Amino acid sequence: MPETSAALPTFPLPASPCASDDLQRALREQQSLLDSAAVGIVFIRQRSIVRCNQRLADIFQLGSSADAIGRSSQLLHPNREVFHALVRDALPLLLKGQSWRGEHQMRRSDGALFWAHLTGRLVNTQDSREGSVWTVDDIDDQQRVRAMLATFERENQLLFEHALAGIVFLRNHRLTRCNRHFEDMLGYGQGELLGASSRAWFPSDRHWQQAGRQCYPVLQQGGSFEGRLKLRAKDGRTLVCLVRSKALDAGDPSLGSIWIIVDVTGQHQSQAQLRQLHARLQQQFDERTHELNQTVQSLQHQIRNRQQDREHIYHLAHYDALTQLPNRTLLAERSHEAIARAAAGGGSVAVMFLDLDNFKHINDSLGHATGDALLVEIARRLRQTVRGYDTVARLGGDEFVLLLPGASEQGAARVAEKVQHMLRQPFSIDRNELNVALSMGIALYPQHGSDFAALLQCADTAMYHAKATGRDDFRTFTPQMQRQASRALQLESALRKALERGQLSLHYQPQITLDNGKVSCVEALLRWHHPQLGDITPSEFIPIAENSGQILSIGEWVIRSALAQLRRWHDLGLTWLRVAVNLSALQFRQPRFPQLIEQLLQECRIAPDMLELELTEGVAIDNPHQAVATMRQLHAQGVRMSVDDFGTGYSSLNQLKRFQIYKLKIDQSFVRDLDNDGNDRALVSAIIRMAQALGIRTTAEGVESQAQLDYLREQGCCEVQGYLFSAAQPADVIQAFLLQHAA
Ligand SMILES: Nc1nc2c(ncn2[C@@H]2O[C@@H]3COP(=O)(O)O[C@H]4[C@@H](O)[C@H](n5cnc6c(=O)[nH]c(N)nc65)O[C@@H]4COP(=O)(O)O[C@H]3[C@H]2O)c(=O)[nH]1
Repeated sequence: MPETSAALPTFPLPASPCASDDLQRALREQQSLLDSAAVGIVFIRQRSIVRCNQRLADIFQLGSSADAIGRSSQLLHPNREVFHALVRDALPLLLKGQSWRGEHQMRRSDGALFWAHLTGRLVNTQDSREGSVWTVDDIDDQQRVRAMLATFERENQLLFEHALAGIVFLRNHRLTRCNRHFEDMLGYGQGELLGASSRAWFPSDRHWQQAGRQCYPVLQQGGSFEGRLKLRAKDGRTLVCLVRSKALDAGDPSLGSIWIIVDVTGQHQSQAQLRQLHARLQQQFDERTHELNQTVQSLQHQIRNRQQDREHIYHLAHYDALTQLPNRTLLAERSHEAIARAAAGGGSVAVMFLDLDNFKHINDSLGHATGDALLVEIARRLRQTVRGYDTVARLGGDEFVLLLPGASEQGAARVAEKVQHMLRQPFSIDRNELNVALSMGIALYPQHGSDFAALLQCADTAMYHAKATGRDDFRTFTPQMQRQASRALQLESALRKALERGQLSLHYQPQITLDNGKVSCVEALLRWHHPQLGDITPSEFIPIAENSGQILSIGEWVIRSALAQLRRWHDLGLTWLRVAVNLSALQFRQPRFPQLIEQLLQECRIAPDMLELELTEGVAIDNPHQAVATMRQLHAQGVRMSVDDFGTGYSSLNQLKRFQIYKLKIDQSFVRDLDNDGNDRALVSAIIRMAQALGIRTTAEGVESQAQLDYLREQGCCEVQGYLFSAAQPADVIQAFLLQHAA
């Protein structure tokens, strides 16, 4: 309140007791009026508070209204300058008798400033000294609220203007207010949309109505609508917007609604592109997955094929193609394993070498298909004969091997017997009933060898012995066999040099014709004297020469030497003398054998009928057709052929006829026991008679006694040969014998 020069009005004092009562009452009434006022009221005179109500004392924190009286009015203001400014402002108006009104900052007694609404008036405009009366309304709270409201309003306005969303107020579907963002969004100028119908920013009536149907029911229920709507810009572009709206007052639709609109067209397009991209990616992914699956499948297929190839290659490398039995490689692997197990556990292993007897004969006579079928059937039977953990392997040809882990010598022998028994049952192949025999050799770990190769070698040696000693049998390896095998190797090697080193020679044994007692023929028998090994019998080295193929060169040397010797004897006048030469089957099977004989005969100038070729019955076994052809050719050349060791082999009478045989040589095994054995006598007698019937001559071998000679003569045997007359002797010795008997 300004300090005016005018005094505040004073209340008139009562003039009489009666008047005093009235005055007192009026004063009380005035005081209660003042106290009941909601604003502070103060009378100021001479810049001092004369009177005030309690409200004023409260506003300025002056205690009771009575405490305020007498205080300087200037203290109610923040400072002297503010006070004087108010005075300067208010006084002219007050003096004109008007009220001064204004908002002014005041000061409470504790120094706190506050805003008040002041109204002042002079009590007496004629005389300002009577003072002035002021109402003080504390509007500090209002002022604060107003300031807050103003801030709030400013903030709202800022939000409204700078929001990144369009904000629209609609009333009755018409735009009452919107921000710039909304106008910009739709391409309208500022204020252009004011009062426009909301239809303006929808693409069509249908869109507009549909939006209304979606939104308004929600708004009317006090809810807020939230959704995606298609709007249209001024230039016709379609926008996709996220829209959120709410009624300003759900109870009073006429107040309208607020809409907050965000353009998400870009986002929408991005999402659409994203969806397309995703779909494309998905498609590519599916395609790649499909390709991948196909690749995987193809890879799996390739892997399977490779696996199959590997298995196939493994099978080819480890199994025999014909019989599907393990081959040598797999046999070796399994043998190593079996030997290793036996070595670790102190057990044994048996290796059994099987070789069919005369399989070649079956192959040649019935064809390879039959031979193969027989091998397959034998393989099947062998497999059936042994146990599951035993191995039946085929090494090739007619050679099989059984690997019997854990088998002892007795066990292996038992298996060999079972195999023999099993093979004795005839085989029925291609309508042929075939009987098969085989020779078997057994070797045992650890007795005979410590590895597969050694055991197989031993089993092979034992099998060879079984074959050499009669076939269709089995033998268990012995060191003796090994020695023999070693010797065979030694002899084979020594034999290669025997010819060139002149270690071979021929002895001759005479054959005497029983009719006249004369020597009609000499048999050339090969002798080998080795400087270190001594004399080696032909029975020992001929098989070695045959097995090593050396018999071809040796045999040719024998024939040439025998014919050369005969030439010398003929030249000595023994012109009737013939020479007999032993032939191996291998020599006989040489394709140009007849030509060789012809050439040798010519070389030595010997007539073909002076040469006798002694063949064993076996020559015809391998290839009877070729044998017959060769014999026919030799026969046509005039060469004579005899069958050596007749009776021990397989010749049939029919074959003898076809073979163009000139002579049968009765084997010495029959002759040997002629004295004691009735059977042999009957047999020898039958052979002689049969030969006579066929017009074939007979020579008995190994005649050692007079009794044998007598019997043979009695039976009509043509010739004899044996120690009774002469053993085989060197040419010079036999020459004396010949000359003596020729005389
Ligand atoms: N116990 C006994 N033996 C008698 C008697 N008379 C002759 N021998 C023997 O009986 C064998 C007869 O010959 P081989 O049956 O052809 O049997 C021959 C023949 O198969 C074969 N051999 C001999 N030389 C040749 C040859 O040059 N070439 C071929 N391929 N084999 C030959 O060797 C076999 C054995 O010949 P060698 O040891 O010379 O034995 C000869 C002969 O010495 C006798 O009264 N008693």
